[in-house]
Amino acid sequence: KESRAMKFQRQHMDPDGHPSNSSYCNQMMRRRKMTEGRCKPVNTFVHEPLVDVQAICLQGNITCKNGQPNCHKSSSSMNITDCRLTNGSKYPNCAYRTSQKERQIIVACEGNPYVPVHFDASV
Ligand SMILES: Nc1ncnc2c1ncn2[C@@H]1O[C@H](C(=O)NS(=O)(=O)C[C@H]2[C@@H](O)[C@H](n3ccc(=O)[nH]c3=O)O[C@@H]2CO)[C@@H](O)[C@H]1O
Repeated sequence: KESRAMKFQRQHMDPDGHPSNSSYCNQMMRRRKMTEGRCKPVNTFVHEPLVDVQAICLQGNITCKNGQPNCHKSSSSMNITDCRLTNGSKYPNCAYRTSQKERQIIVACEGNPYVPVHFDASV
């Protein structure tokens, strides 16, 4: 069974990648298995080293969107790509808009070791 930490990495980590073109999201959402059964509406990939994203868990606690207190915000902005389902998209042909951004990211951390398990938002 896939751990929550590994699920976070599958869904959100792409340290060496970068959206060279508009099909980055269409390819990556399939490759990382987020278009099976349904098209995941929104997903962010982070183009930073895993250790830098794991270090976010050492930042001060902030409240997550779901009210839990185990979220943390990156101290600096990070290179990310937002993938957002387009209006005309029809399962199983999940069509995404690819947007590259520099944002601080907010993740939820859990467990021992205390690592990212959920992507909450970018700001
Ligand atoms: N505090 C917590 N502590 C621990 N665990 C927590 C906590 N909170 C949730 N989980 C868990 O995480 C799991 C999960 O998949 N949550 S999810 O909200 O659907 C993820 C969002 C995110 O993937 C994506 N998104 C969204 C915005 C954006 O900019 N970029 C972007 O990628 O969209 C998704 C839907 O918004 C679920 O098992 C839930 O129980």
